[in-house]
Amino acid sequence: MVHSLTCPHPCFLLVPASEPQFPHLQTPDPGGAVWNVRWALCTRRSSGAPAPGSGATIFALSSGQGRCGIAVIRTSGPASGHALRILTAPRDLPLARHASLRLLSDPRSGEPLDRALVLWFPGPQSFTGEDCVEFHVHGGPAVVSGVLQALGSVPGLRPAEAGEFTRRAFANGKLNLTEVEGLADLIHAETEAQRRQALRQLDGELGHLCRGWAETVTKALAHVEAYIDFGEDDNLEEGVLEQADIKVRALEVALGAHLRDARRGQRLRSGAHVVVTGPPNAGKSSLVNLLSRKPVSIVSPEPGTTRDVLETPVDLAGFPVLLSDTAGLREGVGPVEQEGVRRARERLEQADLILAMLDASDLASPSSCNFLATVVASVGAQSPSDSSQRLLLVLNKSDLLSPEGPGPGPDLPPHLLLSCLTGEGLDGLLEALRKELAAVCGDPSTDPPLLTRARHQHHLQGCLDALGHYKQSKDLALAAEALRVARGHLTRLTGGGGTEEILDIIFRDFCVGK
Ligand SMILES: Nc1nc2c(ncn2[C@@H]2O[C@H](COP(=O)(O)OP(=O)(O)OP(=O)(O)O)[C@@H](O)[C@H]2O)c(=O)[nH]1
Ligand SMILES: [K+]
Ligand SMILES: [Mg+2]
Repeated sequence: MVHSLTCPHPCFLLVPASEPQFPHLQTPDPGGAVWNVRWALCTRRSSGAPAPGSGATIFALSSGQGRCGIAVIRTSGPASGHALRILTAPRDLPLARHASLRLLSDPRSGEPLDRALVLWFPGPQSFTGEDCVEFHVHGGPAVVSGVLQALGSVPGLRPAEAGEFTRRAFANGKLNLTEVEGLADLIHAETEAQRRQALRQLDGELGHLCRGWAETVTKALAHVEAYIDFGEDDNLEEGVLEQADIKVRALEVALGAHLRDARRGQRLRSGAHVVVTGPPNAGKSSLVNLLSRKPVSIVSPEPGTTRDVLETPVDLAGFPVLLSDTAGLREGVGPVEQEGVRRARERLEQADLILAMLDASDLASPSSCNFLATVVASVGAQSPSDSSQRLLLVLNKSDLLSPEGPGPGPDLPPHLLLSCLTGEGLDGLLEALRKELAAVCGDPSTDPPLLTRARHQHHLQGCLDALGHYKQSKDLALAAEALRVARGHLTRLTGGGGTEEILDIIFRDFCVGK
């Protein structure tokens, strides 16, 4: 049987005992099931920012800092309507969710501040679920600070803390935790692919998936509990435990597939590591400067110019990338360059994608042959898996070749021709990079929802481990407990039963006004 219980008191949440961190709160109920009484809203109130409904109305500049055409100032909380009325003329509340032009003035001095568009969003149909107001004012610093000061003078209003608007939206059930993370990512998105991924997460795709998984676990749990309670009864249908096993096995397969994908989502969020490597003078630094469109590295005809690893963030074909230039690989040089080569090899090991570069006019040289035989061959020999590195071989300086192409030389694996000097072949390289990066990071326009954070991975792994315990446990009570643990991980992923520390970490990502 499935236990669910809602407590009439808004400060408590009653859930089945699934979370071992609260053993002191576990009390046997008359029906024999153990319930775990957890403070939800009460504990939230003790952690700095007041919880919704605690009376405070918050305000903040929600658009970016600095001089701009229009700035948006928001309020949220019960005194929003009052603040709107005493700052504007005429003093009546405008039509809900319609833009109206109003004269704003300071309630203390009556001094006019600006002519502004105002919007009134009565709760619960607002972003936070509370009464909200938006003032779209002219973006000069004097206007913005005048309106913020005027709002600060209204009784019951105080400046918002970082992420407090979103936190209220979460507490009022307007967003779940993965949606909150999607919003934070959207605010910080720097590339197309990141924006698409964040929007999908904000749309609740990952949360939806998790709720489906949690439902599957709940059904399996219901079967096991039914067997525990009525196993001896004749009227219990056949095969209840087998049905639970089938559900668990299907879920294991689904979770395993998502976990294998997890690194890709994290790369999409924080950038894939692309490392340019090759023998000295191949044109590695020239390529890094070309791709990043700025003079990151020194380019010179002298072999051994680059020594340190030079890392620069770039948007490559819509994907976020940390691009590293490295020293040319060769032996038998002085101690400084040797250290550069050591650092280059170290960085190469961390690469998600290797851009291997050779001078097309110098393929027969010992350094080119050695590079092909070591670096290129060893990556090519890896068995394809998520953790294996990908490699693109680029033959640079195509402008130096005769029209017949590369002269006699070693047998070459698949490669691209490029000239950093003339730009020829750059479009082809960018297209190849887009395909490789879509494989490395996952493509949010086509792939299933990605796990973008270590937190997601942690809970899915926790769920999978608990399902493993379920299968191993000989005792039915322990099997049921393992399913509860599994379900706990899935609900915590979307913020159900979320602990305060996790919320604090996530909301710290936001700026004031979000
Ligand atoms: N003709 C021609 N010369 C190029 C091309 N790309 C780079 N070069 C020249 O090749 C030389 C070496 O270029 P770099 O970019 O410094 O090469 P690197 O691989 O970074 O060299 P190290 O840091 O010393 O290992 C410079 O003189 C560049 O101007 C190209 O496509 N065609
Ligand atoms: K050089
Ligand atoms: Mg260089």
